[in-house]
Amino acid sequence: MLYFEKYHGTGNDFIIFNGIENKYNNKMELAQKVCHRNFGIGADGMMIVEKSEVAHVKMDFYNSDGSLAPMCGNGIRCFAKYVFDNKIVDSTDFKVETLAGIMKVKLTHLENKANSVSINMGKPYFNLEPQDVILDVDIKEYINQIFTVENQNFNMSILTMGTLHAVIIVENLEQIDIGHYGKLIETHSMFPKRINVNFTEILDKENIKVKTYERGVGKTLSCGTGSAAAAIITSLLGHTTRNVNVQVPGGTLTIEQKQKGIYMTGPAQLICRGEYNHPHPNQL
Ligand SMILES: N[C@H](CCC[C@H](N)C(=O)O)C(=O)O
Repeated sequence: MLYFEKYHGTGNDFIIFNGIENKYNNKMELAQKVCHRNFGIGADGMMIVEKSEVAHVKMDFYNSDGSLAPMCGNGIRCFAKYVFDNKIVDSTDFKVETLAGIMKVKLTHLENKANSVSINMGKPYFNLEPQDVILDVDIKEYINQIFTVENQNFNMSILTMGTLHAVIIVENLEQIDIGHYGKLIETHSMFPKRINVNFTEILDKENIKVKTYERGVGKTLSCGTGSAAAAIITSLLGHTTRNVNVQVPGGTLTIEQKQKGIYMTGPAQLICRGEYNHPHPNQL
């Protein structure tokens, strides 16, 4: 039996295991199993707390399809709450090692339990890595370009904010079939490692709405790094200020673009704790 805790950050939900106390093998397969909404516990992703040589703790993050991802904004807030509330760290300010670099987190807490977390997610990258994006034109950045799929034109920008994101600005989010077009773009041949797709509607200079189709997951109620990516692009294109509230189906995130990096602030909530009973090998 594997002891787990389940959290969510604005509706993006995660299973967390303690890899410092227990050794986990076949993590990709474990993620597929525990994230399964019927045969498993059910979540968008799985995280394992590991020891770090360069920070207080290390976050191993897997999407629900078992693929490894470099960073997860909603996930790291939940991860930070988990390590603080379980006394793996003894400070409200600490560093988390991720595949996207070392992230600085700052918790605010009530009766010694974390309830809101701010993270400096570092700086966005706009240069396109050939292993991530295949283009038939020799451009270094892909900002505010027309991307056509099934004869539908989209205004798209591509950037790395912890992980690879496409930001698509639309007039009205309700008129977009997020599942259909999100899947088409996530798996498009232009993205050999796939991509997270953030459909974005500008409400006013300080507020945007974002619906995300996540790489390796599908439609989610929120994507932290995707919300930050969207806020960066709408501000870069002059539609919004540098500090933006992002309305996602699961709640609201605050993104602030500061000298030292992109800060995201949002909630992290414990849903439940339990013991995961590994399915019999011939089950899913
Ligand atoms: N939900 C995450 C993003 C996960 C990114 C993952 N889907 C990938 O493969 O890059 C967030 O809140 O930032």
